Amino acid sequence: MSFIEIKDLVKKYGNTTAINNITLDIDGGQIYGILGPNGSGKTTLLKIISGILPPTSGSVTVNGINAVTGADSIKKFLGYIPETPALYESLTPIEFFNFIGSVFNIDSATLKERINAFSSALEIEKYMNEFIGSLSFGTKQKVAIISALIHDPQLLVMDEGMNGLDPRSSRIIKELLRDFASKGRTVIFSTHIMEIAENVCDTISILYNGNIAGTGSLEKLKEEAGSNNTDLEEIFLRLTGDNDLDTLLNSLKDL
Ligand SMILES: Nc1ncnc2c1ncn2[C@@H]1O[C@H](COP(=O)(O)OP(=O)(O)OP(=O)(O)O)[C@@H](O)[C@H]1O
Repeated sequence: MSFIEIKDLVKKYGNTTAINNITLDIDGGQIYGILGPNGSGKTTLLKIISGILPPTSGSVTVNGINAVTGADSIKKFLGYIPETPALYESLTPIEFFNFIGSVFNIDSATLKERINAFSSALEIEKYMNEFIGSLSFGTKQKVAIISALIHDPQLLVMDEGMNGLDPRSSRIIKELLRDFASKGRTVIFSTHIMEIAENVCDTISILYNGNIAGTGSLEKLKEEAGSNNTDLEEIFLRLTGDNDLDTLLNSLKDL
């Protein structure tokens, strides 16, 4: 049994098909990237895996638990970071972390230990008593990541969580994710930026128009695309069969 099993998954919003019959197994203990251009269905897929959004048809299980009927159970071992994290701007990071700790009933000694460890690893100790609303984008993103890790989840789902970070912040977060996965935990994150997927993920699924165009390690995708080039962008274009380079590249690049 894979950690996450997705079977015949379809999600429609009215006449729009966001997920078009996806079947996918995701093993635990790795960093898994969902790569695709805007509107390809990444957020929808991550929300369904997280039990936030019900599918139109098909099923998802996480650690054997159905994502619709067992959403409450999944929530206990899930850390979810939405595309635009909702942070209390008028709280300080330490107040926000304590609030999350109380929601998850974490005892105060453990909570303190985790807050100290994460804030030190992500280098935000000096901002712990500043209002969240006054912090930079990258620091807010680090606060969101810590708040999702504080209850020691087995699964971390990050929707575009690495976009827009400066190189130092993204390196630090990459190391944190690597450490998290090395303990047998699973990270799934979405991005439309090739370099991020290429640098961070053990496995990549390419999502395109609600379909999986390819899944595997970069090496496997390269083989499937019949490409000698390690450039994920070229592999993407070959697997999706999209020849409209200008349009596609524009949608993939961080504008
Ligand atoms: N609540 C909604 N109501 C109607 N259509 C929606 C809704 N949410 C998403 N869609 C549509 O479903 C498709 C997939 O959207 P989704 O947000 O999952 O893609 P995405 O890959 O995460 O995009 P982005 O990179 O822009 O965040 C798009 O066509 C989008 O317009």
